Amino acid sequence: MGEPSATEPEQPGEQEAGEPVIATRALTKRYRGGQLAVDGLDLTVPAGSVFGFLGPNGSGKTTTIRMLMGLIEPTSGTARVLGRPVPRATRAVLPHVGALIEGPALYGFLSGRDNLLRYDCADPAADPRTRRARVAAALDRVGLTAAAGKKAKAYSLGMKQRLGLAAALLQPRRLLVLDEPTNGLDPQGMREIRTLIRALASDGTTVFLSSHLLDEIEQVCTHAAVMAQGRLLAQGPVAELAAGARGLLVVTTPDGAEAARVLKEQGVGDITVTGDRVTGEVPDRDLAEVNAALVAAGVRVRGFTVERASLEDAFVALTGEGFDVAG
Ligand SMILES: Nc1ncnc2c1ncn2[C@@H]1O[C@H](COP(=O)(O)OP(=O)(O)OP(=O)(O)O)[C@@H](O)[C@H]1O
Repeated sequence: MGEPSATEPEQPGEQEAGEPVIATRALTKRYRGGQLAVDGLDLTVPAGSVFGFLGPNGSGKTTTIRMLMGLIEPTSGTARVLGRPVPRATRAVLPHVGALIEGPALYGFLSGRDNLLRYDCADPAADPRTRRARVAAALDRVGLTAAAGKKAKAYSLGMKQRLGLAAALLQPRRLLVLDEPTNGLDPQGMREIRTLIRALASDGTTVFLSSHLLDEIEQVCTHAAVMAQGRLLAQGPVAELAAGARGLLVVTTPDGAEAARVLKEQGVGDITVTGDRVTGEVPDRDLAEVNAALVAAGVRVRGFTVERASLEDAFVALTGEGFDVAG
């Protein structure tokens, strides 16, 4: 730990074009009690992505984030953030990273604005002459200008979370790391945070957020990694992860039994008939031919569609179990 070596670039700003914002190789953490929390993690977070770090409780997300932020030492393996090794270059990296981990630390008796002024004061690199303008801009960014004079203890959970984000945004950041940013929020609060994340990403900030909510990742993230029991199961663009799980062929017809017979002939596997809905795996052949075969056999086809696989389908296909398993 300590000083950068001569071969490392001095500033994270010198991260090479195309280099991932976060890259880990065989990153592993075994806690002192013997718990293997993160096991050989190879994570690649592309610049400009909104990256969802997904996994059930206890799958190792927080442990990974704490290693990336230099808060704990890995047992083995390496991690680079903004082109620099952590924890060795943590001090050079962190000023470029806004983090919201385990809820913001706020003083309830201070107003939202005064909380931010305090945060800004604590930053030795922050120019006191521009402090008020910086705080006003951050409040505006998260939509708290009108509530800026209220005591933080009177804030809703969503407002507190937004104030925490405002604190992370007092300085321009190249990377935002958010640990379960919508945890405990009501649907309205969740929507507000999601909208904010999208807005930040559209300004070019890379956002890395952990979540155990699949639909949340699907709604805001461009990329995702799926963790279970400390291991990485898959990572990549969300659309590709979902496409990895095949969709479901759905035929709507009053002639279920006959449809099932024809579909089987056509190579459709795992057929289920429920009322007028016949479903099965999407076969490799041209779907127009499958449809034509149904019609030729006299099946009255009222609907013929492929339901797109969701990230949840992909997760179930990867793990063989539902997502809401306790780790
Ligand atoms: N300080 C610690 N000492 C020992 N074991 C720990 C410690 N912190 C976490 N663990 C264990 O490591 C594993 C991974 O925990 P971690 O908190 O990283 O998971 P997570 O995916 O972030 O889950 P959650 O969403 O519940 O925070 C769990 O089995 C947990 O019990």
